Amino acid sequence: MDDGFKTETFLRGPKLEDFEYLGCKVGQGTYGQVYKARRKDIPDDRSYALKEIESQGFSLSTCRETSLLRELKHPNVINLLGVILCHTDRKVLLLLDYAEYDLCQMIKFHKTSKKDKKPVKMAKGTIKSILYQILEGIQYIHSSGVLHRDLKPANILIMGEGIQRGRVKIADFGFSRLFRNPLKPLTEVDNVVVTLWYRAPELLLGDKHYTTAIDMWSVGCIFAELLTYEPIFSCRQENNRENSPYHHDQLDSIFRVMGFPLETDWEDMKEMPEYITLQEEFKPCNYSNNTLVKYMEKQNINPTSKDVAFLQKLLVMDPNKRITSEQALKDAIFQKEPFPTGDVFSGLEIPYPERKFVESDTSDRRGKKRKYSTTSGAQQSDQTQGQYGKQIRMSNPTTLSE
Ligand SMILES: Cc1ccc(-n2nc(C(C)(C)C)cc2NC(=O)NCCCNC(=O)OC(C)(C)C)cc1
Repeated sequence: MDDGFKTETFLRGPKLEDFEYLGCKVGQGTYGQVYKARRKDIPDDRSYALKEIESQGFSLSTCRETSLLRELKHPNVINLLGVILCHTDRKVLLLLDYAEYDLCQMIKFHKTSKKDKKPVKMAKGTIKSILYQILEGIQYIHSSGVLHRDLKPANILIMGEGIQRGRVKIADFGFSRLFRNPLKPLTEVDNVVVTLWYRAPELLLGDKHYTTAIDMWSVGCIFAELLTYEPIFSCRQENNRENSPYHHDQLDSIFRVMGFPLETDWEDMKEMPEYITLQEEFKPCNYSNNTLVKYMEKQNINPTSKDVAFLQKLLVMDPNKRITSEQALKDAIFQKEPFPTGDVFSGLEIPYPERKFVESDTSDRRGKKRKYSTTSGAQQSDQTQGQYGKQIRMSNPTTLSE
């Protein structure tokens, strides 16, 4: 760890006592606790996220996250503001931008909300601006030689009121990045189900030489979901061979929408490690009438729209033929009204509910009242039972000591 970082972090950086907890625990809370906090040492009306790292000191995952976030600085990537050591509990906390919203909760809002008995639609300008800012953030991440590998609505955060109002921040709650036993399947990390719905077909077929194209597939899945409010390749969780990248049901879900790829669609498919299993388990003729355009039409999206034409450039089975983030940002779709805006809400009122407070008064080990909250297992499971992964089994909650 370089001296500059040590000074910046351990000598001059903010201290835990400089923050006032707003008594809420937000976010998935499965991999570490994330708290919303405010500065009390200086006049600053901004909110901050304090991510408590679930480990004593600097685990390899913490080092990986800290070093990655120190290097990656872009308006559309979550910003690490500081690292705080809590000596009493030997806890490490990451001080980050606090993003009030994420696409998971925004999509859920549009799926369930009605105004005058009609669904509340996401404005076209909002969708385009979100897509544009995701592409800008992912272009930067890719240009830095990094793959995200787990892009999904829950990892697309959006800033609330304040100087960064309506700005997309690409984050990663980290399940796929946890330093874990490489022999463990990526679908399960620390008892948490990792969703496969946004995973590119080449990964599901065991490709070990995957590229930035895997993230572009996920961007396509997210764009489709912004248009329809439904995950395009959803499927139930399956128990597959230990440690195998191959997931039959997820591939079936993709083929049901896209059709089964012809030899000419994806020449290298037969080079995939799991191609033999694919041939054994799938009959291409079962998917012969399925196309993305037909799927979107069934979802009441105009099949001849520019949105669907652009989606077809993202959701391409062959990773070598999939559009890159640079190409996507230059697409004609962004040269037409409504133009993408820096505030995806375009200054309009934000209709989405703010993150839930989770309050429960419990006394700590020393019998002292805690100033902030923790969550009982039940509440946490409610809070974390997202549509992107089944019921998440929770580890026991721990909270920061005073
Ligand atoms: C182990 C590990 C975990 C996460 C990351 N990681 N990687 C990225 C890139 C790829 C987007 C730059 C970002 C992260 N880490 C994070 O995004 N951490 C922030 C998560 C904080 N959670 C958070 O802000 O939660 C609320 C509920 C307040 C929105 C790296 C490594």
